[in-house]
Amino acid sequence: MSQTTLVLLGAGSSSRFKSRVKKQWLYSGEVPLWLQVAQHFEGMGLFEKIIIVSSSQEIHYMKHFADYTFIEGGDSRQASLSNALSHVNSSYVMVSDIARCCIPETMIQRILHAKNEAACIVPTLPVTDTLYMENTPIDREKVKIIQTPQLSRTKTLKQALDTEILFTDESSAIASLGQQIHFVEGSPLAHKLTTLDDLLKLPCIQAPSSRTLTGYGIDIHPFETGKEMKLCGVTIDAEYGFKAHSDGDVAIHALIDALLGAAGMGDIGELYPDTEPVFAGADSTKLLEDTVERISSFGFEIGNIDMTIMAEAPKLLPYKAIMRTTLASILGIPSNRINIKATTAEKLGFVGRKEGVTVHAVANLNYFNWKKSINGRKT
Ligand SMILES: Nc1ccn([C@@H]2O[C@H](COP(=O)(O)O)[C@@H](O)[C@H]2O)c(=O)n1
Ligand SMILES: C[C@@]1(CO)OP(=O)(O)OP(=O)(O)OC[C@H]1O
Repeated sequence: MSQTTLVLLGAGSSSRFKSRVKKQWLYSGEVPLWLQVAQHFEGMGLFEKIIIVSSSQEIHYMKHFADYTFIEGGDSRQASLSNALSHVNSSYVMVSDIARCCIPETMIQRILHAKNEAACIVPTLPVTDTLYMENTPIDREKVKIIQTPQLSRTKTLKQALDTEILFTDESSAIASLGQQIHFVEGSPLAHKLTTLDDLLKLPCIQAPSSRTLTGYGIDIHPFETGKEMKLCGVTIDAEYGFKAHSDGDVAIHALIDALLGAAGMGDIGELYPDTEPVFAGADSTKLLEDTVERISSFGFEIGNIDMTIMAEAPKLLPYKAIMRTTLASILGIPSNRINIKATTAEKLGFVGRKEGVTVHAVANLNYFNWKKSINGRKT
């Protein structure tokens, strides 16, 4: 075995990426970027374990894709790395950023082959531009551009990080112990994805698949007197509302389940449990806004929505237009891509007896087309 664990750090906020989509959730073909990076390293067959560090919300969803070891990150890169190191038992640990997504295997081999040279092996690039230190030119031959991934002796790295001092990488932490660092040739392909324009410099990221993903949702709520009736975020003139933990907007609940279904993100009760006091009387439009934020950050954009509200009464035709514009505003799509149908049950069953309402909803999602987004930019 290689005696080496790979730690992939991906718990950053992507603050400089300036997109609703987190960069690690951009789709490359049919897979999110973080999964492409993990599979790229796994395919090298050089690591006895792969640890992925991310946020708790993302880890819950990442587990739908793969069974790597997922560790929750901290509030800094160093805190995230320390969390991961507590799960590393191998002699060596290689730490890479998921954002360095096109690292060639030859570079990884160079780093691993040098593992006995020093306590930390660091890939570097030469400086090709003229350099100044403030107003004074300096000798660029004495300067190195440091890259990741870096390979460290696990025991030494754990010792180096057992401090309040924050370091920007493993080599500076290990150097602070007075330990030797060994440098090897890096690669321009180990470029880090920081801004949308960096995507133009990373050839391993394919355009997202044009696949359309379809989800289906259904919800049922009985009527309850003394409550306001809400449907699609609109108050309906009726003598009753819906019995529910939240405001009972059964149409929005079915729509949320359709969106989550298309994204493969489970169902509404997993995200907003009806046992949680915080959701008591909740405005379901806020739950829908949160759902839209989640699916957008995970790399999806909304295609179209269709729903059928099964209600014996009240007549919903007068409300359809405002319902569509209300949903359009929350979903961020034109109202012509939202269709709302209403039907009675012809006096059959609980709907026909005016005991409650059933709503069926369908949603289509596509992968966020970041390539179109870049091509449309004035870089
Ligand atoms: N057998 C079930 C039924 C429901 N759930 C979860 O509860 C949520 C709310 O269910 P409602 O019937 O009140 O809409 C639902 O979204 C599920 O998450 C369940 O786990 N098992
Ligand atoms: C909306 C949530 C919020 O707690 O509860 P309810 O308002 O009861 O609605 P339901 O569709 O039965 O369950 C889903 C829950 O997420």
